[in-house]
Amino acid sequence: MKLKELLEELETLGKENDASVEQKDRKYLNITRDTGEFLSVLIKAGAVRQVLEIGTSNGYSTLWIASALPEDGHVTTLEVSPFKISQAKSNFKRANLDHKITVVQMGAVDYLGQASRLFDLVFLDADRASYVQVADQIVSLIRPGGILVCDNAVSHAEELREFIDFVDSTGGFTTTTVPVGKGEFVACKKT
Ligand SMILES: C[S@@+](CC[C@H](N)C(=O)[O-])C[C@H]1O[C@@H](n2cnc3c(N)ncnc32)[C@H](O)[C@@H]1O
Repeated sequence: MKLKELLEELETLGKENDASVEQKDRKYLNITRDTGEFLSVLIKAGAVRQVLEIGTSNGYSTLWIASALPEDGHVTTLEVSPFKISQAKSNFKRANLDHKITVVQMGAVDYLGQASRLFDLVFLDADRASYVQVADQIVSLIRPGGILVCDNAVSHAEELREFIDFVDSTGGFTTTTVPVGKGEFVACKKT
């Protein structure tokens, strides 16, 4: 299936589903289209190859990331919900992008506790309360010159304040928050 059509289908599904379901863990809570475009530009401009995403949902943001990566690029994406993982995997196959994506059914704290490799870009879009707990590990997983992007920096600014303050306090990043989608905190690791 063409990526453009699948993204449009998922945008409609996300709006309809999230407006009708009550349970928060059944909502998709996808990034906005302009956030997807923004991630694509960062990936292409930064010659990004290895991405870690925390919070896959049904794979909408992962599709933007994977499609922007070069053929030898790869995205590892973490999700705790088996229900969402099965939908995400199906969407990755439909877009013919599954060869560029590894889905890990694991929470961020567990994964980051044992991860050692470096990533060119880390995209955070999961349970915001846990970011502070793993802030140290997140900043160490980004290679010098690499980028951290955190969604909801405007929509949930208070919830993210401690995490963003931590990243700023390291002195190791050049940072900004841009008014794209729900607000993106962007931090580039100094070389
Ligand atoms: C905002 S949604 C992600 C939306 C997705 N990035 C997109 O735009 O399509 C957050 C997702 O993170 C998952 N999640 C929550 N806590 C998590 C954790 N500790 N580790 C990994 N995933 C988590 C939730 O199940 C949910 O599907």
